[in-house]
Amino acid sequence: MPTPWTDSAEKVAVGGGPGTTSGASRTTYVPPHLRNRPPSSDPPAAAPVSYAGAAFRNDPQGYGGLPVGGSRSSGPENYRSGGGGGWNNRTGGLDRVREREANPFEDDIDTEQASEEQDNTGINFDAYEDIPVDTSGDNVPGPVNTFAKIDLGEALNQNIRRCKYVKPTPVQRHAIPISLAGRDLMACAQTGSGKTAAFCFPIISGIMTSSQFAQRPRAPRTAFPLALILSPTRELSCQIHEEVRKFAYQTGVRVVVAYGGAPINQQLRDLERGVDILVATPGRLVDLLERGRVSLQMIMYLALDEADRMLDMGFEPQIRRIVQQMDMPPPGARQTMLFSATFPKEIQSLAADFLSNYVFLAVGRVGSSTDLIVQRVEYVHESDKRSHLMDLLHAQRANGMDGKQALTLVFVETKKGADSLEHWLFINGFPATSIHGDRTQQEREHALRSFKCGKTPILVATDVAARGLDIPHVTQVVNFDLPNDIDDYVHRIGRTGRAGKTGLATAFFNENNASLARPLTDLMQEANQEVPAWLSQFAARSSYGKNRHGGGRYGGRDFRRDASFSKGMDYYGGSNVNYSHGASGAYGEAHGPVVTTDLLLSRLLTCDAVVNGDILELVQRFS
Ligand SMILES: Nc1ncnc2c1ncn2[C@@H]1O[C@H](COP(=O)(O)OP(=O)(O)OP(=O)(O)O)[C@@H](O)[C@H]1O
Repeated sequence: MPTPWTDSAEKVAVGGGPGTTSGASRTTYVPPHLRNRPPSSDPPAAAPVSYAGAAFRNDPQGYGGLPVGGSRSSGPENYRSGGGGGWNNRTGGLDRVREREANPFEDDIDTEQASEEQDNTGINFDAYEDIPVDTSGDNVPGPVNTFAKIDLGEALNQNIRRCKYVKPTPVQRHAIPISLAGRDLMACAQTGSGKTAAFCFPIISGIMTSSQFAQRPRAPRTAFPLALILSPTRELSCQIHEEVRKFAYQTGVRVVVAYGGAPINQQLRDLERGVDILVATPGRLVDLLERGRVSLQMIMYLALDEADRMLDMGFEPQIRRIVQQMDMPPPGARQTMLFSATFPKEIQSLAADFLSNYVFLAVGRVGSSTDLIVQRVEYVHESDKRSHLMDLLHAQRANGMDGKQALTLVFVETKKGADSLEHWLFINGFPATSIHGDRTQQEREHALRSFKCGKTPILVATDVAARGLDIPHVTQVVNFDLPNDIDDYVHRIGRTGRAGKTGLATAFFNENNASLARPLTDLMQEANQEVPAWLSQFAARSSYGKNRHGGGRYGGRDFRRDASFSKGMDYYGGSNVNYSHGASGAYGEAHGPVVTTDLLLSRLLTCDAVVNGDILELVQRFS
């Protein structure tokens, strides 16, 4: 998606093109009427008050760098001194960017009235108050309860207010201080609980106070982003880009998105104009890296959204190529943040390769938002699914939504199935559209827009829409075809019941889904949902169902605590369970012995004191 200032742009050095003496390396857009003028001497409109930034190990000037857990009260002089970086050198360019920067909140203002009418329930963040929070790692920085207590700087705080965020969600309360202290983070928090802002705020704040912000190597056609945010789908990348544009409005931090299926030339032009934060899908990024159009050597922050998906078999090779085989600084020299609502242990184990002395954070139960999503499972034969769906849709129409446009998202397993169901709904008088991998990017974006605005209030989708998409007013998710993996179910139903609102998730279950019975039952019980007796019977009958949430009361659990997963490394630093508004407690759980796969096998073969859970562990490892 092009950034609004990109039309008819031209590259000039930061500081104003002709007459620039700073030697700054960024490129930025200067509108035609301002070209050939001397640089402005105006101060930035919203100069930072007391940013401290992250404790970067690759911040040679020491801008904002603080010892882990240290106080964050450095004054402006901290970022004025040393190396000539920071705000002062880029004032002129910043002013110009601001002058031309389209207001990303404009759309919100246009639709504000409409959405207030639709949204009169308000955001009920009290629903998250009692959520249990579990952190582990060395010296975990404590949570904060208000944005005011987080030192993000005035410009960012103003954007937070523009977003109407009154207080941080639990994951934000915990994750933001951890990230601002410079720590790597693996964070697991419920769908719709504000993870995007949790990794974006520290990135933007850290970039603004970093010396690298103004000092970048310059190559005519190569972009040197300071932060990279990777996500698995094009639509999610676009959504994150839109969010970051809001959070970074008038900060001078430039955001570009690059994703497949869209013309690369426009994205190349956007990159040429300068980029601080690059939001990308892995495939398109690999393309850009191979063309030499992006270098990762200046990366200070790496964030993987939907990190477990990014590291599963489909994406892992591309992620390893991007993170380990190009020019990105290694763990420890960059700050890495991994976020998802689900984090299977085997993926955690893989992810540890990308992290350095990280904090693990689990907020709430996986798969539910304190019961905000009502989950229903109905037994429906394959041949009855369509008529059953029609009943649900009729009921939704009949119940009415007090004039509000209620949206229904229907998940199916195959692209062909999506096309066919969309067509069937359409000819039966239900305005529907669809999104799946066989549609062109233009068609996908059009479908999403048409769904969001309520023109076609039913969206039939494959898993391409399962993760991350934040669409207001999705009141119902229907799993017309259930997925094979319980984590996919968690993400799918998470398209409703977001940001403290309630939602309904209905699943059609039959014999074909028998393997899901047990994890589904477990998940529903964890979330205090009513489990039908017939489903419990299915669960009891079914063979071992893959329960990836094993061991944790809330689903997410640091794999380092399970010694058998520790790959021979003694790096578990302790744990701390508390409630979202509580303070950090003591650390120091005993380190467990390292149990290797070989040891597990030998115990099993010799029948020598098979430890409870070993067999389960082996099954998990080899399944
Ligand atoms: N502090 C806050 N106050 C009010 N609204 C918020 C706050 N933080 C985030 N939100 C809103 O909550 C919604 C969900 O946030 P977000 O999309 O980041 O969730 P998520 O945890 O990433 O979900 P998923 O796991 O599905 O990707 C968004 O509409 C966002 O604008």
